[in-house]
This record gives sequence, C-alpha cells and structure tokens, in this order.
Amino acid sequence: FKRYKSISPSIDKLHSELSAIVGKKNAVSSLAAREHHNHDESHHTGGSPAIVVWPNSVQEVSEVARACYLNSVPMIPFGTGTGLEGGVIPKTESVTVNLTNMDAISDLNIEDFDVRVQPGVTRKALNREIRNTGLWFPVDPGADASICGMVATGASGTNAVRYGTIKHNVLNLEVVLADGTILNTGGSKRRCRKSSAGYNLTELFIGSEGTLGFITSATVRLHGMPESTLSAVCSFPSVQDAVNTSIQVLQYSIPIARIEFLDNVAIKAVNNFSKLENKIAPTLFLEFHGSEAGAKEQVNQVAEIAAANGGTQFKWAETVEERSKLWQARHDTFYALLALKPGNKGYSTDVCVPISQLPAAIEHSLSIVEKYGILCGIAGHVGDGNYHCLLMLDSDNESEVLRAKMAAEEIGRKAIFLGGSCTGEHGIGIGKRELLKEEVGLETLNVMKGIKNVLDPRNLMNPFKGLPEI
Ligand SMILES: Cc1cc2c(cc1C)N(C[C@H](O)[C@H](O)[C@H](O)COP(=O)(O)OP(=O)(O)OC[C@H]1O[C@@H](n3cnc4c(N)ncnc43)[C@H](O)[C@@H]1O)c1[nH]c(=O)[nH]c(=O)c1N2
Ligand SMILES: CC(=O)C(=O)O
Ligand SMILES: [Mn+2]
Repeated sequence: FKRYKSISPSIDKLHSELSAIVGKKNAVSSLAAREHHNHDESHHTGGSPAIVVWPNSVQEVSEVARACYLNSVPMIPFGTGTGLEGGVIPKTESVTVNLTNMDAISDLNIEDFDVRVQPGVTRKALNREIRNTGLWFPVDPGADASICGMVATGASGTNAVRYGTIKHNVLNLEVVLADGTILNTGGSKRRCRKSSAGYNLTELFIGSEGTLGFITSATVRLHGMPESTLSAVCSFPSVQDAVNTSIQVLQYSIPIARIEFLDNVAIKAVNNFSKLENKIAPTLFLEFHGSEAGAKEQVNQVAEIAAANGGTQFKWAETVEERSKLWQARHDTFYALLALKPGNKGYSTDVCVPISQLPAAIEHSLSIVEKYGILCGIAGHVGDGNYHCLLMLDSDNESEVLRAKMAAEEIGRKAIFLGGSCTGEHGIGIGKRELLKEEVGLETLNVMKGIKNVLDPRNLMNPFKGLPEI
C-alpha cells in the first residue's frame, strides 16, 4: 500500500497517537482504506481521508476525538456509507472514524418495546436479531444503513407514514463531542416514551450529519409485528390521480403502512431491473398492516378510493416471497434507473411538501427536468409528501452535471416556496447548504451556528457539510 503523504506535519504525529489508542491495524492510511472512505452512494465527489480509524468502544471514540481535537484535525463519522448527500466525503484533510466495529445490540426490553444499538448495527441486523420476539424496527430507508447513521441523517423511508421517521423512534443517544466529552442526550439510562425535562438534545443530534459529534449508541423504539400484512400495486391514468388517491387515503385516516409512488420512467426501469411486468403508468405500491379483519377493511377502503380516481384493480403480492420481491423492487428504484444509463451517477432530490401541495410540486418538478433535459424517474413516499426526482447523469459531462444541479436547486426552491423542505430524509450534506439558508432564514441559521459553536468550537466535526458559511 502507498502511504498517505500528509500536507500537515501534525498528521504523522496524529497517526502514531491514534495507533496507540485503537491499535496499529485499526489506524490505517493505506490507499485502499482511504479510497473506500472517499465516497457514498451519491454523485458527490471530494478527497480521501488522511487516516481511517476503527475504534472498538465509546472510550476509544472519545480518545480518538480528543487526539484529533488537540491536533486540530477534522473528523468524519462513517456509518455504512449509504448516504446520498456526500456526508462522509472529506472536503479537507481529515480523519475518518469508521464506527462499524462497535456492533453490540443490548438492553432489549421486550415489555417496553425498546433496545439499544451501537453504530455498527444496521436495521436488517437488528430485525434479524429480534425476529423471535414479535417485535420489529420499522424505519426502512431501503438501503441496509446503520441505525446510528440513520439518526445522523434524520432518515425515514417507506414505513414512515404509519410508524414515523427515525425522529419518532429514538428515545436516547450516547454521543461523543469533538473534544472527547461523552454524554447521553436524555440522561444516562433514560428510555421513557415522554420527557419534558430540559432542552431536547436527542432531537438536536437527529439529522446533525456528523457535524455535532459521534453518535455511539441509540436507544430506539420497537413495534409489535402486525398479525396480517397485505401488499399490492395499483396503476393510475395520471400522476395527479395517483397522488390524489394518497391524499384521500390520509384524509380518511386510514392507517396505511406504506404508500409509495413511482412514475412511468421509474416503473419502466424497475420492470427491467427486477424482471417485473407492471403496467407502464403512474403507480402506487401499497402495504396494509393490522389484524386480519382490520387489514382487509383498510384494503376495501383504499380500493374504493383508488377506483374513484381511475385506479386499476390491485395486483396482489400473494406470498411472502412475492411481497419481498415487490418491496425490493421499490427499494432498488435508484439502481434500476442507474441501469438505464450504465456508468452514470444518481443525483437524488428529496423535497418534502405539505401533502396538499404534492400535485403542484410534482408537476413543477416534471417541467423542470424536461427544461434541463435530464433523465429522471420519480419515486415518492407520497404519504409523507416526500418524493425524489432521481436524476441520472454522466459525471464526466460538465454541462449535464451543471444542468442537474440547477434542476435540483429549482426543485428544492419550489418546495420551500410551497411551505416544504429541500430535504425530507437525506440531509443537507454538501449540496444543499445554500438551500438550508433559504429554508430556515438567517435568524434561525444564526442560532444553529451558535449551537455548532458551543458543541464544536474548533469546527472539527465534519466541516463543509450541513451549515453554510455565513
Ligand atoms: C438505494 C438507496 C435508497 C435510499 C438511500 C440510500 C440508497 C443508496 N437512503 C440514504 C441512506 O441510506 C441514509 O441516509 C442512511 O441514513 C445513511 O446511513 P449510513 O450508516 O450509511 O450513513 P453514512 O455512513 O452514509 O453517513 C451519512 C452521514 O451521517 C454521518 N454519520 C454516520 N454515522 C454516524 C454516527 N454514528 N455518528 C455521527 N454521524 C454519523 C456521516 O458523517 C454522514 O454525514 C435513504 N434514506 C432515507 O432516509 N430514506 C430512503 O428512502 C432512502 N433510500
Ligand atoms: C433514494 C430514495 O430515498 C428512495 O428510493 O426512496
Ligand atoms: Mn426515499
């Protein structure tokens, strides 16, 4: 392996100090390790970290942070690298702290529906571990992300309409600050459903994208597994009809578990990629959870609403295998679209609007991608008013990259204008820092900056992500 040639002399000194903390084999500056940690699943690019470390405990994370702090070297927390906003990509000479060696699942309280996970635990690993308890962890971004990474990005995914986003499912966090301080956001061992005690530091760290500290464990809520699960797809004459169906399902307070939209382009891609035969039309993927009678009642109500909007009869996933194939196909939409233009990179927008504004927002987005001539499929968690224009671009084609960036910005700006957000679940990362300013306003941004200054006065936690420079 080629060793990293540091720009600053302090990096070599820091490398020795980090090796002393985590062991030589867990503090690495090989090209392979550095390249493994210089990208996520997005189109964003940047540099490689100078050193990658794999701490094994919260004490080691604290000592690593302290060493970086004293040497004034930036730190980047790394989960599973499935992020879509470039959050793990170094923008300056940095140490990447890969937290996956810490993979304990502990404090499972079946009666209280909660459990504690370290950063190396992914959502699938947790669900495998607890599968015989009758409980499950429902927040599902599709990718098998680390749960602490999901906390860091404020993630959600397909089940949020029924079970809430990660925000609604976190009870407490253990955090290490830039200077090595270890704290529990809700107080040590707290795992109650409600608390009005003091400021809500747990929520402060949700969506903080590694800019405030390392999340070294999360105490999360679990849910009872539904007795009955029914999944189906239904296609519609127009985008508007599909979206109106989702809005009406919510207006009738039907407790639907998933209601996901794919447009024609996305359906075509998914059919090719996952060998499905869905009709090429605006489509809803649906899932119902409940008692047998309850789930069936929901189905009847939704089928009636869909039919009134011109929807076809539901095409059912009859077996467990068919059901997982259906949802795998939905989760693979991003890769299915990439397969339409091999070698391309995906650029996912992530706006979230008040649900009544969805039709206007999607219509505007379609006009924008047409204006800029970018191949785009739309996938949406429409029950939450959140959808993605999945833009496919050749990252070597400067004009296309620029056009995609302009399209994404216009789409984000329109969502903000409609009372929404430029990011419902992926985060600000590298690319939406200016939009954040427009979304929250200067006064709010200044308060955010103040908080950042208190927790990370040397600006060493994941710099150049999240907050824009003022
Ligand atoms: C195909 C596909 C589909 C989807 C998605 C990705 C892909 C590839 N995602 C995005 C992604 O899965 C999501 O952002 C995860 O929460 C990222 O978790 P990682 O562990 O991979 O974080 P990753 O390692 O990518 O890091 C992301 C950010 O969090 C920080 N971070 C990670 N772990 C941390 C820790 N322990 N402490 C502090 N900071 C930490 C990092 O520094 C970085 O800024 C998504 N998301 C979503 O919400 N809904 C969706 O529908 C989808 N769909
Ligand atoms: C990319 C993403 O977030 C989705 O497919 O839902
Ligand atoms: Mn999504």
